[in-house]
Amino acid sequence: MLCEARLTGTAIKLGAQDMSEHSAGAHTGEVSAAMLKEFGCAYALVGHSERRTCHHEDDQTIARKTRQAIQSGLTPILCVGETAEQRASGSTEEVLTRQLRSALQSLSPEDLSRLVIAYEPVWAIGTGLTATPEMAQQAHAVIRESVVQRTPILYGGSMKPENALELLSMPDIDGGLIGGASLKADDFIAILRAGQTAASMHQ
Ligand SMILES: O=C(CO)COP(=O)(O)O
Repeated sequence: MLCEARLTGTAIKLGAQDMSEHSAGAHTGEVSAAMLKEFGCAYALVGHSERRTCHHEDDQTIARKTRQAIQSGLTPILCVGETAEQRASGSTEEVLTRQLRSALQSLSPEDLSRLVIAYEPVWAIGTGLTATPEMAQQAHAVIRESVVQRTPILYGGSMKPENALELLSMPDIDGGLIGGASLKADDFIAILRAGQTAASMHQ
């Protein structure tokens, strides 16, 4: 509530790192979309790789969460991405397509316009390794084929001031999902500036 009050009148929106697949009921410890909305959230991450790996969330659970978020009026930020092994074996495109198809298959074209996708190669999250702009662009172009044209597609995975402009200048990279660098105000502001520069170049 305090956070919501602080953000009122600014361009900053509040988001959660996860949400329950259940709208209500006896699910002790779960945080529902309705509860997040009560706290002023506009967005919720769904299917972050750490949820997929550490909490064993499968594609079906992530599909239910995505639908639940949209039905509740939250914008889901659906995270997809391949592991190092999947990239090495040449299955990146297949993994992305499977993750997207499963999460999006029951959504209407209108629902698809109330969604954000984040491409996060698992091997780049928190590791300091970043996808090259070309690699990221290639993955974003694959993702673009599964969504509607205006769906924002963010890149996440060690985005930092040194690589933000190059990544954000790519035609299908619409923004960033920033972890580590968001904890350092100067770095985060530098990334925001890179975003502004990239946006002005796209116009
Ligand atoms: O997964 C991420 C944010 O949720 C990305 O984290 P890093 O920017 O630290 O790699």
